[in-house]
Amino acid sequence: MVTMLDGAEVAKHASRESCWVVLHGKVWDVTDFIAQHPGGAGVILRTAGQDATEAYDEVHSPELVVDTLPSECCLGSVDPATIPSLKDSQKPAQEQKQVDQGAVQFPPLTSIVSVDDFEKVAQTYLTPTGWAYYCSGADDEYSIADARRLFRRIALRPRILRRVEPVCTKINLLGHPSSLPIYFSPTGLGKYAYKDADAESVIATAAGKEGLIYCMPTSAVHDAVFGARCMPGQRLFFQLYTGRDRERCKALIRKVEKLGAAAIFLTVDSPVLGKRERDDRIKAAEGDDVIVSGGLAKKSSMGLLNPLLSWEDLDWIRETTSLPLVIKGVQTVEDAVLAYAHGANGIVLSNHGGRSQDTAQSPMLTLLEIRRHAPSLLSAPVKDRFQILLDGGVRRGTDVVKAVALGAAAVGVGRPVLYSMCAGYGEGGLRRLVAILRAEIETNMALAGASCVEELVPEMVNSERAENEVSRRVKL
Ligand SMILES: Cc1cc2nc3c(=O)[nH]c(=O)nc-3n(C[C@H](O)[C@H](O)[C@H](O)COP(=O)(O)O)c2cc1C
Repeated sequence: MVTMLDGAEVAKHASRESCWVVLHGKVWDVTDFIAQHPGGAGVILRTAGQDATEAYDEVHSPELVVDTLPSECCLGSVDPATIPSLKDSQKPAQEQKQVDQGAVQFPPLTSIVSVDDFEKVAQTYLTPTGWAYYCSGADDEYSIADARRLFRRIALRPRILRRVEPVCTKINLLGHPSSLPIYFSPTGLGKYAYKDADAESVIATAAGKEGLIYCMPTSAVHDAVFGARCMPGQRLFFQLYTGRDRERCKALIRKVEKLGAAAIFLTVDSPVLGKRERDDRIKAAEGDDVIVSGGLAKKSSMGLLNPLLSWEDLDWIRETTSLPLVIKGVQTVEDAVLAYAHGANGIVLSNHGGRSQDTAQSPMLTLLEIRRHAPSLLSAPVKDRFQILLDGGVRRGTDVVKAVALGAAAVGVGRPVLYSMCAGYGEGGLRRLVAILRAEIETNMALAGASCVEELVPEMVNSERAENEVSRRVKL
């Protein structure tokens, strides 16, 4: 029998010591969770003892609370009418900002001509919390800048007189066709960017229409995103954070396999949360103490991360699914070799877009490291069963051309996907983003002398300056 609670009873639990909130008519005891909430304790405490649905829905899917908290935390139902409503000062920041911004006119999509143009619009559109969450990197954010610097440090060596019309940009990604050598990287909390529909579902639809593959994040509403596929045979990859509960993780893998996932991308670059100070400053301003000893490991323990994950865990993940397994977040040639030896079907050279460990070397440098120290991983026979992908700082067609010429099967695009949905652009923004990248890739392939992706070869780039930065301390 469902327990019915009264609003007055809920209102008594409005402190750190006993914190209840109402979400979609259900009362949740979140006392033990507030310290682990990735968005900070303050944001929950502001809605303690009240109906938090509005604030919660700004950022989360309805399923998240059910998936995250133990079922015994759900205390019963309540008639929301008996619950005090949020005061204006407690309303979600997004709503307040949109009121303030009533008069702001965002540029028409036709005036957006480069990937970075979307970022400028996003910075104006997003709430401070949303902007900080999307754009932030760890510590001093050197790794974000470094990823882009490395692309610039590599020059193209265009070949001429090669008959470059038409240009074919198609590739095969883990056995599935893609119209470009790019895919949409997994990024959580698309809701900040787009509110009119489930953001991750919109990304899936746009990917389908553009013939691209989207790797949805663990935090997505899985059924909805799979349901948003719009093209016959459209494939989606699934990014996996294992969390600490193995059985729960196995159930999740089986669920997405059944829903039709075409590959599992296991994220391994974040055993704990990186220190993202833009986020921290916002939480600190709301009264949270973000500097807690051991806080990072503790935070990860309740959430999706798992500091205890090791190479041995690949065995049970492998046994749970027959889907291709890609290790996302490889940052050294040593780990690339290990991933291959453990039977992975691919790797993503990634430092999580600079969000985990600051000053971690750029993914492009890791690719050069592999070229120097383990070139066999890029040889023709290995490439058939082990694809090397790369993400971080990809903003230009030339970035894509350079990465592919040096051996990447495809590159992932993260933040731009989120930015392109802002200001109400939604699917139109995503498709504009792809159109920009498509035009740049086609143009730069032709200018480099390649009429198909296979013709992009290492000799088309001069990476010697960047190669000077490749580590000589590799131990294989
Ligand atoms: C806001 C945001 C959320 C992210 N969420 C996830 C995630 O849930 N899982 C994951 O594996 N990577 C996540 N990433 C990392 C991306 O998949 C990708 O590695 C990174 O964004 C690539 O760099 P770029 O943003 O410069 O393109 C996230 C990145 C951002 C910016």
